[in-house]
Amino acid sequence: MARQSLPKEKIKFLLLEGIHPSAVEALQRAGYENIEVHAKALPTEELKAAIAGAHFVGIRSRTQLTEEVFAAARKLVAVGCFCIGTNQVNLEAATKRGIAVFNAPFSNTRSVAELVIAEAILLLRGVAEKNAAAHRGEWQKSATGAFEIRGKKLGIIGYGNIGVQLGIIAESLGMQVQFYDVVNKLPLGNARQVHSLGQLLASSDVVTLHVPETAATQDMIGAQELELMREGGILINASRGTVVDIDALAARLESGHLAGAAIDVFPVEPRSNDDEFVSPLRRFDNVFLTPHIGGSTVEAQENIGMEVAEKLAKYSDNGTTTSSVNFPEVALPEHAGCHRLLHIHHNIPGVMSAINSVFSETGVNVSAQFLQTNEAVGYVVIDVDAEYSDIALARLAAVEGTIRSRVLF
Ligand SMILES: NC(=O)C1=CN([C@@H]2O[C@H](COP(=O)(O)OP(=O)(O)OC[C@H]3O[C@@H](n4cnc5c(N)ncnc54)[C@H](O)[C@@H]3O)[C@@H](O)[C@H]2O)C=CC1
Ligand SMILES: O=C(O)CCC(=O)C(=O)O
Repeated sequence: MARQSLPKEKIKFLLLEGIHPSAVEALQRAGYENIEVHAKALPTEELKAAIAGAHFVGIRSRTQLTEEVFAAARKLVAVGCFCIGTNQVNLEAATKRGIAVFNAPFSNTRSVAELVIAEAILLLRGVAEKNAAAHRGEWQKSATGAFEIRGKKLGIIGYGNIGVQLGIIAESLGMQVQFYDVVNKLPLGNARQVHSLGQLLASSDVVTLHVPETAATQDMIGAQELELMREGGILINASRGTVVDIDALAARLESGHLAGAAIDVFPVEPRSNDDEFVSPLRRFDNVFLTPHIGGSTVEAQENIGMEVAEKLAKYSDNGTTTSSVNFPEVALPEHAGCHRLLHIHHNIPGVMSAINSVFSETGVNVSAQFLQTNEAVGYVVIDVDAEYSDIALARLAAVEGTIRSRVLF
């Protein structure tokens, strides 16, 4: 499908889930004014209706961009996840339609790490239950079961951006840090990689999860794994709600085996602040239950708003895909004085030679060409003289294997 360049005022951005106003400011700075903002996630049918007219959509972790939603998103060019996780987006459905997906891979890592450290300290001191008791009028002054964080062993599952940052802060507080990751990672500071999940669980005082939502991390912590944890151990999950079997955790807390837990993410989360939060963990005083706020700080949200909005604007303006999660990454220069053709295709043999033939056969002069591929997709950007872009675009759109082609003026 060939697409002509649209004037900026006709390019519509749909921003959902209370994305920070810095996103709107960044888009306006880039010259975009057609921006529809919603404070909440939309129910599926409303989402389908709203996304039908949007060229760009911005979401956080709540909105599910499924095959059904993408099928309704006829004009959609790119998705901005104003967060780290992209599990809420059906990336295959986006890619096969030539829709680029962006996220903010670093902007809230520090916020998550700080929350986890705070929770670890408070849980080791029994503050969650002492606080709940005090609210009921009970006075629980006691040192029993209250420990310093210094010298305790922190077991990090998933030593990525958050895990690494957390490890550094934990060491500065005197913790011993060990981690488990499916990939061999360079340990920072004195951290140590252990190569079995069971070993990590059995030898850590505090276990904290920082893995993405994948098939492999689904119920990664269930009854068996919880049984391996130390008596008096603490479990923290600020990754995704699918990673911990909540019923198994409730059973383990009921038995008194664990001293406490802090859970920020849940298998089913309320759609908005107006909806009830339902969880079998609500009855435990020694569990911090937070409403998926690991990354919800003013600093993080402001930075994320700016970062992702700028990525969307840049992709719209000149085709740059730097840090896209599903597209080959190309950082492109400006294209003043010429038209820029964008060709997104299945990465299969023969497409590039067919594209090159378009130019050799038509005699259209190419002033610059950029190509990048990943396993699934090839992304070619070709700058041509303005007068030839119509003909070249039409021919490019007809190349077998084309997913989408566009021209930017
Ligand atoms: N609660 C909140 O508000 C937030 C939650 N998150 C969640 O935290 C997750 C982690 O974030 P980052 O550290 O930035 O991601 P990252 O991609 O930098 O690190 C993830 C790490 O997990 C490892 N991993 C993947 N599968 C694994 C498995 N099966 N077993 C062990 N290790 C595995 C990876 O190799 C990688 O080192 C995100 O995917 C997101 O779901 C992120 C930000 C805020
Ligand atoms: O702040 C949000 O809405 C989601 C944060 C999160 O889970 C992420 O960044 O992956």
